Amino acid sequence: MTTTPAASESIDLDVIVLGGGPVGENLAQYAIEGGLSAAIVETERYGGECSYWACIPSKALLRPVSVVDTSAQLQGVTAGALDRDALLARRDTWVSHYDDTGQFDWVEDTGIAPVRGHGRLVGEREVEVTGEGGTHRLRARRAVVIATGSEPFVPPPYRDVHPWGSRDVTAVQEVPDRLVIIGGGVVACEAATWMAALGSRVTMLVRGPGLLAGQEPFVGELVADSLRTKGVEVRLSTEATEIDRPQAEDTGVGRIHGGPVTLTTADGMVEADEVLVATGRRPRLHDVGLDAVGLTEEDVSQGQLPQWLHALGDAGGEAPLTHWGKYRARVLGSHLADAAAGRPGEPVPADVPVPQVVFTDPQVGSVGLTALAAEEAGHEVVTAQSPFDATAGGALLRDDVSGRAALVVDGASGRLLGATFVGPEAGELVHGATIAIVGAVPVHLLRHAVPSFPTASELWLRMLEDLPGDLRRGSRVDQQG
Ligand SMILES: Cc1cc2nc3c(=O)[nH]c(=O)nc-3n(C[C@H](O)[C@H](O)[C@H](O)COP(=O)(O)OP(=O)(O)OC[C@H]3O[C@@H](n4cnc5c(N)ncnc54)[C@H](O)[C@@H]3O)c2cc1C
Ligand SMILES: NC(=O)c1ccc[n+]([C@@H]2O[C@H](COP(=O)([O-])OP(=O)(O)OC[C@H]3O[C@@H](n4cnc5c(N)ncnc54)[C@H](O)[C@@H]3O)[C@@H](O)[C@H]2O)c1
Repeated sequence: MTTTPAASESIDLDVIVLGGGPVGENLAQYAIEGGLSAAIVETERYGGECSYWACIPSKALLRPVSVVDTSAQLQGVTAGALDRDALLARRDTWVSHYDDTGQFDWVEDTGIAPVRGHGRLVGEREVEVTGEGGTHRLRARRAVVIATGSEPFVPPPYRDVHPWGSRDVTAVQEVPDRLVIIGGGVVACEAATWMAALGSRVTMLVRGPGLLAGQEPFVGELVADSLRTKGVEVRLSTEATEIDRPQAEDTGVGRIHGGPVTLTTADGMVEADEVLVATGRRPRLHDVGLDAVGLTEEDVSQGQLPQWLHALGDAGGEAPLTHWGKYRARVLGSHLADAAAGRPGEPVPADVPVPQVVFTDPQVGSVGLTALAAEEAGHEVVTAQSPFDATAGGALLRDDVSGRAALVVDGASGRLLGATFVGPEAGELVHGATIAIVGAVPVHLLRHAVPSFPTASELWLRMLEDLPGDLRRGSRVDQQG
């Protein structure tokens, strides 16, 4: 198989994917399995942001931090200690030392044509790739898929001070004594957790009134409480109005970018050795050649694309999560193959809920709608809650258990709309809720799904008992329907 065509060569394939991250890889894999041919054009490393600079290194750092933290809260265990160098070495192993040979081989072994270089649209179904071997053309018989990921959005005042971004903090080499984190979202909260564990004195400057906006309100409160107990200073409803760093310098990824930084806020000055800007991400679309086919980034975000063109994963502007992008890729990959073969497409439910796990300590696992979002969507909202330690299984996980779980139910149909778990191992609890939502299981039936004793899954019982009796027994739904 041709991996990188010669400069003059042009190849025709069924599907051309721009971007070899998890989403592009899944799309091509499903297209190939359905009988199509596919190429993935990748500028940097097969495996994408997720494998080297995002999900994998962050979780490789966070798991040992969580185990050490738990060990300090289990009577009978001598608390573990972090070995900074060994932890960073673990991270390096999980990112394959930033070498994508394994992922490249997987692409080839799967039968996908890997093409190294920067891809951009130059016409309908036509992609130009610029790489080490020169410039060449690929033509797609059926579809071009843009899976080029996203890039950090850095607000203007920070651009001149060479701040850290998510790549620096996941690839940390030099641990700053004092680290300021701008933002209160997922990257900020997870990074605060591992950087504090690595020894940084962390101050979070959060513009909004709480952490992890968009989740149930108790989520941000519990995560902020926990970060504070770990020594993180969480300053809410505040912003830096001026940033000064006279010796800003690009010293390389994960290294301290020059001299100290001074940030001015309404409450006074904050001095730090590094500043991490974690203020969100934007789809990476600016150099994929949309203009060559008469399209704009807005057309992509509004889903107004010609039939032969698709944008998926972070680039597509939906929930920027690996598992969500991969799901969409599986669906589209199969659909393209079915359409080509004249097979009927697999039915896809209309409202598939998005799950997410935030790997803070305590973890946050959530899926579907919050109570507020459900109200805004016009549902008759009924909620139920339970403290995490209301079950023996939950309380046994560590001596200082803190956390809470909540269900959001549609009162008219008795179906689950959303669920949130905050507590130890909460990430493992959320999939039960995802299954119940996708299966449209009414809550009165969920009472017959018996959780084992003593596990934290007994939280389901506590929450179902917290629902109004007629909903719990199913009589409300019977009467209405
Ligand atoms: C710090 C951090 C931690 C995260 N942790 C999690 C987590 O725990 N769980 C989770 O679900 N999500 C997590 N995410 C989000 C997750 O990383 C993204 O949702 C995911 O990487 C998106 O996958 P993708 O394939 O769409 O894009 P990417 O992984 O960004 O891959 C896109 C690829 O396209 C390539 N590319 C770009 N432009 C071109 C071009 N023109 N031609 C050819 N190639 C191109 C890039 O080099 C890249 O390899 C995290 C994000 C961050 C920043
Ligand atoms: N465990 C996971 O699943 C995981 C982990 C990390 C990242 N991610 C994904 O990556 C995406 C990006 O994460 P993120 O944390 O960068 O974005 P985010 O949207 O979650 O949070 C951005 C934060 O920055 C603040 N902010 C925005 N503009 C600002 C400004 N000008 N000044 C000050 N504060 C400002 C926001 O109020 C918010 O607190 C997330 O949406 C998430 O889906 C997922």
